[in-house]
Amino acid sequence: MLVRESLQVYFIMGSNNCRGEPLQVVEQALKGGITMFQFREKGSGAKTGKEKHSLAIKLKQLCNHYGVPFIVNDDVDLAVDIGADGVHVGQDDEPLASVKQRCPKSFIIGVSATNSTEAVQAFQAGADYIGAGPVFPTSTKQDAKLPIGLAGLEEINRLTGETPVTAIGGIHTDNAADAIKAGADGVSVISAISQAESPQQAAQLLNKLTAKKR
Ligand SMILES: Cc1ncc(COP(=O)(O)OP(=O)(O)O)c(N)n1
Ligand SMILES: Cc1nc(C(=O)O)sc1CCOP(=O)(O)O
Ligand SMILES: [Mg+2]
Repeated sequence: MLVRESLQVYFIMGSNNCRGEPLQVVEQALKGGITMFQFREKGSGAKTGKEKHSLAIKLKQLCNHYGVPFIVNDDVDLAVDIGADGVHVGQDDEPLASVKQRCPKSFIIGVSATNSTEAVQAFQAGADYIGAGPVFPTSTKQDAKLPIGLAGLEEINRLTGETPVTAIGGIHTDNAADAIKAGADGVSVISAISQAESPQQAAQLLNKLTAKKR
């Protein structure tokens, strides 16, 4: 599957984001139809060292079973070590050029952008996709920047050529379709799935709301 198609419903999660057992939450999300998964193990109470490594391997195996790409957030060493499908880095993380040098050619490498200047830089530097946001206010990421709104998302989509874009930040079932209308190839969510009563139903609905002729 192309990266653009895999971005349709991108679920991001760490063990501290979910109500239930992480493996069960991710399996439900996979059953519901997520198309990409990012292991983002950071923040208060996050696992480190061997525990983090072991959870990453279990989640990678689960994603492999469902044929869904498994991406690691921030931790390039971990991504390479466990043979992930890719890695996601932000503006304050390891620079894209260095990440590219250290990762296999097949890796999907995503870069965050919070404005059009960062997005154009990421596109010109050869990011495989851009995570644009926060589009809406979010309480999941404490150090998130000010929301760029749908207008900011549209601008990023317009300036980034063929590079696929996923909308992130405050995306839920009530606004996911708006992000697609603004030109995004898909939506990235944490709480919309991880905090849902039924992660499977939330993923299923997000999949329906973001479906378009591709
Ligand atoms: C798909 C996607 N887009 C953006 C981000 C945010 O990355 P970053 O700015 O590095 O922040 P942290 O997630 O590392 O706190 C992302 N993780 N995924
Ligand atoms: C991890 C992350 N990155 C963001 C960015 O703007 O780069 S916003 C965000 C948190 C997304 O969580 P929720 O779907 O619960 O709002
Ligand atoms: Mg980061």
